[in-house]
Amino acid sequence: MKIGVVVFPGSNCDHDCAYVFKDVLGQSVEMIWHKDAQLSGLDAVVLPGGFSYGDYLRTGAIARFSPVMGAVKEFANRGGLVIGICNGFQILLEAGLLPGVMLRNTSLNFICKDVYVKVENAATRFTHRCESGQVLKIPIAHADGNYYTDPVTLGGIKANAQVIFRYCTAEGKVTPAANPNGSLDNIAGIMNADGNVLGMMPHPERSAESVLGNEDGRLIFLSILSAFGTSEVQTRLVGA
Ligand SMILES: NC(=O)CC[C@H](N)C(=O)O
Repeated sequence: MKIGVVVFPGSNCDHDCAYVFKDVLGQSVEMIWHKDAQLSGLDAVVLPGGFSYGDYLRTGAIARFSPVMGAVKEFANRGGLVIGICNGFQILLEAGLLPGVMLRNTSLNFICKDVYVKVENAATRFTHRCESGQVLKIPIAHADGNYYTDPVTLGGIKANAQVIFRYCTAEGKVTPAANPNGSLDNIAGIMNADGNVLGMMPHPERSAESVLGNEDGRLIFLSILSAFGTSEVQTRLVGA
């Protein structure tokens, strides 16, 4: 399959995402500069993490005006698969492709550490290689990961199984102590109603191969591949 990775000024996880799809899983990747107003021949689009426009004004608030975002919206409206990771999630919220907003972490600190998330909905194109309720260890790295939305919207996304990941303990308990940033209802990732746009704060690309000591994030990428009937292609001799 062919994956487009969007590059905004200030993106810093674009090459990591491209590396996982291309070098770890053997797929074709196109880097897309944010000024490109057209997308063609892509199966899925990644909005990667980073500090687009230096996080000025509000995270993702300037990037959402980049020319590429019109094309990303069109792609999503046609049913194309879009995944936003960390800053990518923030951009999807600002662009209105996902409901809600991202506030500053309650600690007011930038937090970079491994967290546990529970897969609340494994019947999605982004998570179907996970078990329902599976606990994944994936790192976070953000200052603005405190998800918030109004009670009516929250009720709607819960009822519609759009909450995909919740911060939890290693044993899978969703508790206030397991919530690293104050996120409403421990939300770490949500999907749109049509099931083709996912935003998540943890970074699966940082936990996608054994050399990193953690492969839990690989399940997200493998789910996307399987959604297209594609298998990973061994590109390197492991251990060579
Ligand atoms: N890793 C990232 O994508 C950083 C996210 C964002 N700029 C924040 O600090 O909240």
